[in-house]
Amino acid sequence: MTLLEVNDLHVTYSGDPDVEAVRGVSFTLEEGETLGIVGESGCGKTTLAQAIMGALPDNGEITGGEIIFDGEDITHLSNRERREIRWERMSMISQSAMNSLDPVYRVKDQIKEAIQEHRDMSDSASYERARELMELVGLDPDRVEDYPHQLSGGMRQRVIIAMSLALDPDLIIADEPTTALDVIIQEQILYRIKELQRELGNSMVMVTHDISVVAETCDSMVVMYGGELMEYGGVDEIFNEAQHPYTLGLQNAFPSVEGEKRDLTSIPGSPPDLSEPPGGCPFASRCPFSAPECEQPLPTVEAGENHQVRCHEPIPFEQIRNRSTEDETWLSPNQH
Ligand SMILES: Nc1ncnc2c1ncn2[C@@H]1O[C@H](COP(=O)(O)OP(=O)(O)OP(=O)(O)O)[C@@H](O)[C@H]1O
Repeated sequence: MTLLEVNDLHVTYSGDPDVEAVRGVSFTLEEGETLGIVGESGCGKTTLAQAIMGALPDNGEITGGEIIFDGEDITHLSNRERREIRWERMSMISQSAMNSLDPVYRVKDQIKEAIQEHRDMSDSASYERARELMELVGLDPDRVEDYPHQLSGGMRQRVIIAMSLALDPDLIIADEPTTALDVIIQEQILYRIKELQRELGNSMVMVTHDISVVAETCDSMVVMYGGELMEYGGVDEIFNEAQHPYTLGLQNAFPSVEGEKRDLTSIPGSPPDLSEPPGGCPFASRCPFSAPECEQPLPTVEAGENHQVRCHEPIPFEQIRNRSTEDETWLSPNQH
């Protein structure tokens, strides 16, 4: 069953100038599945996650499209109505969450507070639940007695994950949940998140700039660039047969979680300024395959039953895929 449906979503930040950070994104998430949202910094991933969570900054607004959660249109719910869904049915692990633990309270008090804010649960029952949650995320339950500074960064992030699970939400949105941690700890936490998701059966949206994290943890994925969806589909379909030059460029940049990481310099240039987005394909100026038609609005190509690509296909996808594995392809963008 579909848990989350995002249809042609637009999000704009007002300012001088306005920035349309999400521009017509659509996808669905099935119950029990994990969807990855991947793209470089500034592509609108966090904005999309916050819009779903109902946690946009004050100057951010949904300016088009809809978000359907468990059959209910939640696009324009009031803050009060949103609060009822938030944490009870959806929770979020944000980028710097591990630094958001209050240094003056013990872990147990912070987890208990997260529970008791929403549930009528006694002190002793919520204490037991806090211990149980610690165990669930792979921490010694006795560490609930600790203050945050007594825990390592990885342990603090596990506490945050425990808190996000406290009310057994249907959907967890994890925005770069391990980026601030070293690679070994990152690997362990991602593994635990994946195990938990299997055990508990909740759905997850995993926001990351690292496509290898998506390969490890997700069932389906949205590749975003310049606020727009570039490629969408099952992880297996996309990893076996990526078609969009941007997805292929990201795959080159991140060979695997264990493998040696190269810098994103394998795609020269940087994402567009979203206060003045280009009229056609936002990736055209960095794309080694771009042609004059790429200045036209993007078409959606059905590449398979479970696979969409938004690309003008200036040369056949087969050729794009073959040439994208050659480093020299990425050295001189826009020469074709
Ligand atoms: N509160 C805000 N007001 C104005 N513009 C904003 C605001 N927050 C984000 N933006 C802009 O929206 C665009 C998308 O940002 P967003 O943080 O969603 O991207 P991202 O892909 O998640 O990047 P990162 O991983 O660095 O957070 C960027 O151009 C950013 O500068």
